[in-house]
Amino acid sequence: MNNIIQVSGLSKSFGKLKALKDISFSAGRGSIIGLMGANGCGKSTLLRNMIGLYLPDAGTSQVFGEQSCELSPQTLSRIGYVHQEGRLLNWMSIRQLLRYVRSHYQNWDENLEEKFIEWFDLEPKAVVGKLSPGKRQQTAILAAICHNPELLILDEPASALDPLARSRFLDLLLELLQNDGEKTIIISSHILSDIEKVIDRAVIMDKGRILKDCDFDKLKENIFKAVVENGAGADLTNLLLSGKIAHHRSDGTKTSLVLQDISRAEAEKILSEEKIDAEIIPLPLEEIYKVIAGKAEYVL
Ligand SMILES: Nc1ncnc2c1ncn2[C@@H]1O[C@H](COP(=O)(O)OP(=O)(O)OP(=O)(O)O)[C@@H](O)[C@H]1O
Repeated sequence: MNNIIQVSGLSKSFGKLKALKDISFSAGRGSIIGLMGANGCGKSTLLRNMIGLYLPDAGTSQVFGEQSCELSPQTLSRIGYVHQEGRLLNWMSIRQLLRYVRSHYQNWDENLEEKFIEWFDLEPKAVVGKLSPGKRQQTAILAAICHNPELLILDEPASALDPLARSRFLDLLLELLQNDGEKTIIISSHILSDIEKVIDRAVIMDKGRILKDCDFDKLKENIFKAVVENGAGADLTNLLLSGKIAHHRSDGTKTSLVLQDISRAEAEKILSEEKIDAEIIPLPLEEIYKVIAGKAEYVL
């Protein structure tokens, strides 16, 4: 597969703070990648390195085969970027801003612009500097996607959006990918219930490192919950699945086990061989994230 992003051994410090520690990451075409992790773990720093806004202390980052710190205008025009702060030209109206941004690109999609303005209920004459944080974020998204980028980097793009706008935004991401299976979208977010609807790959960071980088379906298949009636072999279950139990809790009638590093099929086989009735329950991404972050005791 031809990677459009290739990051190798990337490290970045700010003074004494090591924000990124020896990160390696690659991405091919046709994928929506969710980048997750606690506040300050380095997500934005990684994304900024990818597009050359930060220079690494060690390691390399390439996008479309060019060094991130030397991206040509042609390559930059293939990238869309929405950043957390949403810095925009405040004195312009939304329409003026879009015209200005559009003047830098050849592939501006007017239909998408109109559709988005309508979907987000944006007032084209509104002055950017006077927009609410949510409307501002919507405008930033619009300015980043209408030139039809092949690589879309979204750093917390939906934090200020209301539920309806978030839903429309996620629909749009799926539409972008479906219309053109060649696009790559990286989205960093703390709203895991949103991004789990669209991502096909999950990258979880912790303290400047990548903890997990995995196909999302595979991740869901390998971290889940099993509930066993007490008296129906709960003790035996603990024994049989020990080493795979991230956390267990018993409430007198039932024992809930959070399992990891075992497939549902394997767990079901082991339990059925011992004739133990267990209900296998898939976990939402938010709960899966807690298990990977070593906080399985907080899984409901
Ligand atoms: N320009 C900078 N100067 C100094 N420190 C910085 C700078 N940018 C990031 N940092 C620090 O690097 C660390 C990683 O920050 P980063 O913004 O990448 O985290 P994040 O995972 O995106 O966090 P959040 O989820 O809160 O947005 C933090 O400790 C942050 O304070």
